[in-house]
Amino acid sequence: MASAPLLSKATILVVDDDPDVLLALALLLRPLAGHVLTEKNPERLPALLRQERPDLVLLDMNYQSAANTGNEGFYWLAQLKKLAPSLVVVLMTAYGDIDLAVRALKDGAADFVVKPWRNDKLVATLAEALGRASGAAPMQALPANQANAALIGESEAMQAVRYKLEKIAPTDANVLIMGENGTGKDVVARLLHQLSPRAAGPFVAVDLGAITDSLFESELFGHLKGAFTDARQDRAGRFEAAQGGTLFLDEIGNLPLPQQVKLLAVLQNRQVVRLGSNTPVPIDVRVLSATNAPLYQLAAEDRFRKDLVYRLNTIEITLPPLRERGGDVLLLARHFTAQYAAKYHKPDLELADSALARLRVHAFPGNVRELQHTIERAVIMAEGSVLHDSDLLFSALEAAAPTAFVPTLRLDELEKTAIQRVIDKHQGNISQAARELGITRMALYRRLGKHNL
Ligand SMILES: Nc1ncnc2c1ncn2[C@@H]1O[C@H](COP(=O)(O)OP(=O)(O)OP(=O)(O)O)[C@@H](O)[C@H]1O
Repeated sequence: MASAPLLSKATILVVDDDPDVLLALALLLRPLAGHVLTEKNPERLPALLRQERPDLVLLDMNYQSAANTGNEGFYWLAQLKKLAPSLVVVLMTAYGDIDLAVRALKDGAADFVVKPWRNDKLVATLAEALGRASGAAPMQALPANQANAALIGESEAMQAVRYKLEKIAPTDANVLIMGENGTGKDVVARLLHQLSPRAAGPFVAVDLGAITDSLFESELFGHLKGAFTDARQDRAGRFEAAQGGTLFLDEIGNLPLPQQVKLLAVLQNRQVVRLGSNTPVPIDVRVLSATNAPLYQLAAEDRFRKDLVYRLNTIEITLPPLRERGGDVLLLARHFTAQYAAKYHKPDLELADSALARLRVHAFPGNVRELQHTIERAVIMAEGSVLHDSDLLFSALEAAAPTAFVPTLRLDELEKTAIQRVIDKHQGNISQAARELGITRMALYRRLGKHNL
């Protein structure tokens, strides 16, 4: 690949059909870059590429002429990469289209910036993209290992989550995190904060499922002394407490409709009014929310406001259940074994093959939390230096817990889940499990092989 020059020497072509955007970017970039060109019409890209030989194209994804689907951006990205494979292309996109932009990265875009942009971030993004193309060390590398450290998992599903997380964290986009109980939604929310420019600010979590209706407003928006009987002094709400940082609204699916209206108003106006006050307080807060409820189904049934969903879900991250993460179960099991072995002063504890086999077939309705608790219990009870399958006691509580998610309707997934559940029920006894499933032991072994169990 031809190596790209530094920003101060680079020729940059900005393509956007909004003349105001072109003017603003030209004013910003001219003092910093070697040469800056602007173009309203993407049709002229091939000619400009030949004549001007830009090092970097800053390309808008949406054009008035096309319906706002970002397809035009994809089309031009593909053309540019065909005509000049080593060209550095950075996309510009609106908040709602970040998902598209993330996909565009896979199609060869070097990076993307979100409109309205922050000048310093935009300049840093362009400089980094050029730096990467020239093989130089990134100017301001994202501490990606931080995310790897806390969110264990190498399965394809978890790699996709981590990729999205690292890409989305530095933006100010609202993120809706979905997934069954215990899948790591809280971990993801904390990582999004830690990897964001707001990391030095507060991270404030609110469990909306635990706040009573009557306290909702005062908890979130604050109150003045005397606003209600127990308000003995002025108090800031969670929104104000999160100023300059991140507010994490957990269990958002549990919020009753009247409270949804109040939350929506605050998110729209970006200001709160404390109970008993008339003075609005502007808020500078990034909002993350999480739920294990089927939010879209609730919205379709008018039990959750669609306009609030749209405010919250600029980006969505869905965490897969542990049973769909393949070998991650064993990775996590080893991680928790080491962690609790250290905590309970039982060094050198290891998982026996029988324990690994047992973990592989368990369905984990309580997901990572269930695995963590199972291993902790086993470590506490362990007598020797090896944990056997008989040391793994899965909680009947979790096995009985109905999951809020509609299960898959794929036949092979249903079969796999049924097998896992029945084997669990019979504590790994294959003969009894086969009897309950109505098949022979051999047939069950064949299916275990088929499903990689
Ligand atoms: N990928 C992971 N790597 C390491 N630990 C994890 C991972 N996912 C979850 N955990 C751990 O599992 C436990 C449950 O995770 P967490 O509380 O984030 O789940 P949750 O989806 O928010 O659950 P709930 O819906 O019940 O609130 C935590 O102790 C967390 O640290």
